[in-house]
Amino acid sequence: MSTAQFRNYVDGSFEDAPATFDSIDPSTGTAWARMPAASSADVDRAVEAAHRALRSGPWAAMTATARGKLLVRLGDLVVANADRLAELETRDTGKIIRETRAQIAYVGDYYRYYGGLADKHEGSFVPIDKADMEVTIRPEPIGVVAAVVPWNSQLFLSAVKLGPALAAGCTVVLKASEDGPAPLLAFAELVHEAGFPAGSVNILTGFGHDCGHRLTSHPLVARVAFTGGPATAQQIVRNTAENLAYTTLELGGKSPVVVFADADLDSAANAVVAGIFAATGQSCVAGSRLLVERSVKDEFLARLKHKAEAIRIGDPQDPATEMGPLATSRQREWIEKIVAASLAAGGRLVTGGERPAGHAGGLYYAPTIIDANDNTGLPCVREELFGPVLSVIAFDAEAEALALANDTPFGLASGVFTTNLAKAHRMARGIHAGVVWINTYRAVSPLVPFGGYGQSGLGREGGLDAIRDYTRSKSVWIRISDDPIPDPFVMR
Ligand SMILES: NC(=O)C1=CN([C@@H]2O[C@H](COP(=O)(O)OP(=O)(O)OC[C@H]3O[C@@H](n4cnc5c(N)ncnc54)[C@H](O)[C@@H]3O)[C@@H](O)[C@H]2O)C=CC1
Ligand SMILES: CN(C=O)/C=C(\CC(=O)O)C(=O)O
Repeated sequence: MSTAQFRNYVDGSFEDAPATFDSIDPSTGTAWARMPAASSADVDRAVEAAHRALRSGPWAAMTATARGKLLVRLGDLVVANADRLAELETRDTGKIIRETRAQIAYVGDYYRYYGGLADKHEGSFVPIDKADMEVTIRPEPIGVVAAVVPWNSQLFLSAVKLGPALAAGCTVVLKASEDGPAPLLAFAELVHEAGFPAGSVNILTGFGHDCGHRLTSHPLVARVAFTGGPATAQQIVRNTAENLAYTTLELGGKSPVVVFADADLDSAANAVVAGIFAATGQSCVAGSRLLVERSVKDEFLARLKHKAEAIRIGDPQDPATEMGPLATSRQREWIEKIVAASLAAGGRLVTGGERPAGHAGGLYYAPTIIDANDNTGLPCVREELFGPVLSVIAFDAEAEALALANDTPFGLASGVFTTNLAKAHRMARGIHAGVVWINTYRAVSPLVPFGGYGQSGLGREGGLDAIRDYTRSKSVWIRISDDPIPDPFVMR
């Protein structure tokens, strides 16, 4: 089979980069495509194109209503092409086809939502405390946006950045991860087909140390929207010391799932599986710490073990597959290291902890459950693994469950399973995380803000307010008196 070739999308044109790199199919471990590695010079051209489009030309002149229509058209195109994009994402990242198809079809709704909002983000009239003045506040696009995304859920993670940015009138340079960029480079064709003016949306891929660094520190970039790991986030913040760009960070987590003895245990077990084994655990909201009431621990663990061992591992392009490979060998090596250290430090392996047999070459890792034996210092309890590894800790009382849930520097997501409404509300109040799911897990919507506390990040994506983060207010003062300006030496 011939090797697929992908191109960057800069200033309305698809272009080859002088340098390319192989992209690996994680289900086989073999190279299947060549990707363009954008250089710092390519980034400069993309940012300059975005800056020109922001200042003059069809995008700058477009009404908010017209921008909204373009976004809705883009949403429709994403839905119409969801199967093709899904196959590419599955090929390039190993994420199973049944999730990529459903998730990408839903991504269309994010563009439609922000398309609908484009002309509803109103400014305001201030009832100013000076009789001879009128003041209006204009929300203006903040400027050129650098959107940097990782390889997991990348069409989704791009939509929550591009949707509000474009609705607000910003222009964007989107950097796809060097791991699995195929679906975003293919998505660029839909941006083009939708009719976005040249320069308004630019999509490229390349490596973090040059392409990512140049993009996020570029002097013409006013806004950085990042999703990825905490170490890279720190680097991004250092980069933005150069341009002082307004920055939001959507990072990882060590999200707790609290199961009380009064919960519907079978439903809770399904949710725990959804939280840690869906997407092979490669989700920022992965429910990687199970906190279970001691009186039901053994029963609950037996159910979970049964469900974990029944998961169909296999070819991610097969719709029957429930768990595919990890995206990169780097991920698998990190997971293996943390699991080994956790078992050496006293964790008890309930199931998994190995590469499953029969998938030679692929980057597979078995669904793994480790009973921490009340040791909350184990590496698997503390570190984000970004893989299918669940750590289990028992608790005896509600206050202890809450303390354990909050015993992490992260604070992205959480789940609480109970049939006691009052207890559910108390836990929702007490948990330090941006999302609390009660009797459910890993539910998302364009209507709902999403983001973290603490080391899980800064700012919110999704929902109405996200547009505000892509605008800045301009206050316009109009003096309505015909009289001469009084005393010029006194502030008015
Ligand atoms: N919150 C989330 O959804 C994610 C969390 N992670 C966590 O981060 C860990 C590392 O994963 P990676 O894929 O290596 O993510 P990463 O954070 O290194 O990469 C994310 C994006 O940042 C870019 N980048 C890297 N260095 C940069 C720099 N100096 N300046 C600007 N951009 C740069 C990358 O090219 C990529 O596009 C994972 O093991 C996981 O724990 C990873 C991906 C997503
Ligand atoms: C971000 N998210 C929900 O809003 C969930 C994701 C994307 C991610 O991991 O970053 C997911 O579970 O795939």
